[in-house]
Amino acid sequence: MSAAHLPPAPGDYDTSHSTTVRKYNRTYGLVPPAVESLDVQASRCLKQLERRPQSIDKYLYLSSLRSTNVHLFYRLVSQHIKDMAPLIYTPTVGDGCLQWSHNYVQPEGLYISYSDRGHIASVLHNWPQVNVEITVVTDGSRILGLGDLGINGMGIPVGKLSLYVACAGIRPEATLPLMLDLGTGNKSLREDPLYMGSRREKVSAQEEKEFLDELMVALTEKWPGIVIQFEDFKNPFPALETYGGKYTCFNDDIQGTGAVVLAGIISAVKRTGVPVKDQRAVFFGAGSAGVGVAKQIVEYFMREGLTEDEARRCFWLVDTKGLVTNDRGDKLAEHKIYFSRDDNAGKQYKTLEEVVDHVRPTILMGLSTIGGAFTPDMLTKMGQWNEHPIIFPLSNPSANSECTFEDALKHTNYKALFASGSPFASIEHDGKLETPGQGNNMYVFPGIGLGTILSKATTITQSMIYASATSLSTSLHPSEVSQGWLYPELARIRDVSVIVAMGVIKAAQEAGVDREQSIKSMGNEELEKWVRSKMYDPTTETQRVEEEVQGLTDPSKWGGNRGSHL
Ligand SMILES: NC(=O)C1=CN([C@@H]2O[C@H](COP(=O)(O)OP(=O)(O)OC[C@H]3O[C@@H](n4cnc5c(N)ncnc54)[C@H](O)[C@@H]3O)[C@@H](O)[C@H]2O)C=CC1
Ligand SMILES: CC(=O)C(=O)O
Ligand SMILES: [Mg+2]
Repeated sequence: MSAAHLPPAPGDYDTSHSTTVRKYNRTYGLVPPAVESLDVQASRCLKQLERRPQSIDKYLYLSSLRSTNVHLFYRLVSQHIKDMAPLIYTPTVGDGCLQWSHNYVQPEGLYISYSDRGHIASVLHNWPQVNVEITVVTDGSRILGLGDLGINGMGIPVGKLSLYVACAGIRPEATLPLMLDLGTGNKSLREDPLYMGSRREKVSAQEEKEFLDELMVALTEKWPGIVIQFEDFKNPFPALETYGGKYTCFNDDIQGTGAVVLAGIISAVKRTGVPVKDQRAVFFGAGSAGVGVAKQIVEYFMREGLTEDEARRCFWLVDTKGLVTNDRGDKLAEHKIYFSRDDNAGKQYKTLEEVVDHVRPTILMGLSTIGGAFTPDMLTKMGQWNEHPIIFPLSNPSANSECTFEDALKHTNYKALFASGSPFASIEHDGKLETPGQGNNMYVFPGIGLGTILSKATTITQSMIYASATSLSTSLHPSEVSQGWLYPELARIRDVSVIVAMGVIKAAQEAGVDREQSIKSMGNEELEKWVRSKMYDPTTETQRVEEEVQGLTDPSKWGGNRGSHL
């Protein structure tokens, strides 16, 4: 609801509002007269979606709904999350980004260009919302597995923040999608007449660092306590290193992905019955996500009794040049050195096939961006070597998945423990429905953000990230565990986010980085109730606004200023 002196906000045009609220908001007469139930509103939206066969058209319809009728959008998304997540997030958001400048109709976030350096604070001042609690920021330089999309990557902060609202109850107006227009290495975009970003080459790493230094100060001065999520940067390690212990920030691709995959791995490893010391993990892709995931699992293996060196040696990372080894002859990027092998006896393994044959892995992890990289032959061998091979093709969007759910099952004689980054449909086999896991950071980042905001944590510690993973792994209902699922039902995501947020809050308290005094001595039950009470719920928003308007007794606000023209 907008303040009395402001023009109506998008949520004010909600057709579920009573005449009284419409008069107060000055939207009376601006929307059709019927006061609609939430069910009627939802059925119209679902019909609109049905009429559009292409996912991208559904995406565009939903984007426009978010901009014009925000609470209805979130009611629809949170009540139909299984159907809506693939439309507002991966895989469809991939197309949304690829076509961003071509489809552009309305502002949905904030763009700050390299030419704004020195004045970033004044650009932030243009953001129309007063209280921002969380931002997702990208420079568009590695959007999903689609490469450098420049400012077209804005779909990712918008999509991720929509999930923060729908899945963890952050208020929509407290979110800031932020695109850093730092140029693009994508020549075809620079030459596209409809491209809406700066037509310059990507700035240098040093220029980017200086720009980020200014941005971090400006963001935290304007909104003290703001949670900053770094997303889809091509090389995000330096920023995490520089700002991690200093600001309330985290990197979703390194840490969020690490946590979500760890949660699935904890369950999967238990299912295999193979002790962690005998697990052998081949990672196809040694970038931010690959290394982030491997490091989280190292910590788990250590907690299960291995030394750090023993744990580290359970991993074989493969990049474009093959197995990452000490004597490969190229200068290894800093983040790969920790996992670089020294036991290859001078032999270099150039392809994933060679590495798989050499290692005979128990775990095959895909964070490479290369669709179909897990061949039928590799999958068949995984099935022959393991009673329950763990196969996680995690690259997004769907076309980049290293294999399909169907292939993983078919070639392993239906023994694979499977999770993918983008969703796959369930498959019927032998009269039984086989359901794939979705190992996507969407299971943890909403809860990490919520827990951080509510605990008023000054930084996001590794222990908070680890707690998000263990909390997620314990969130499965017994019926989900008995069906062999690695992740909980997506329809329960709001409840799951509460569990994750509580784990994050407790870890923040243990680390001593929390500042919310009122919850320090709360037990589990009380804390859960408190967390839920703080969450935005689009299904009760109409009622909340109704009560707020009815409760207004100040005649100058009601009869005089806002409603008198009626
Ligand atoms: N499921 C999830 O929640 C998440 C999935 N991802 C996905 O993981 C993928 C990688 O993301 P990042 O690690 O951030 O990217 P990145 O660019 O940092 O790393 C990509 C890695 O793949 C390797 N690679 C690329 N092409 C290859 C080839 N032809 N052969 C062998 N290796 C190759 C690169 O050498 C690099 O090590 C993306 O598709 C992204 O969508 C990322 C974050 C979360
Ligand atoms: C899911 C995600 O963060 C990615 O694919 O980059
Ligand atoms: Mg990402």
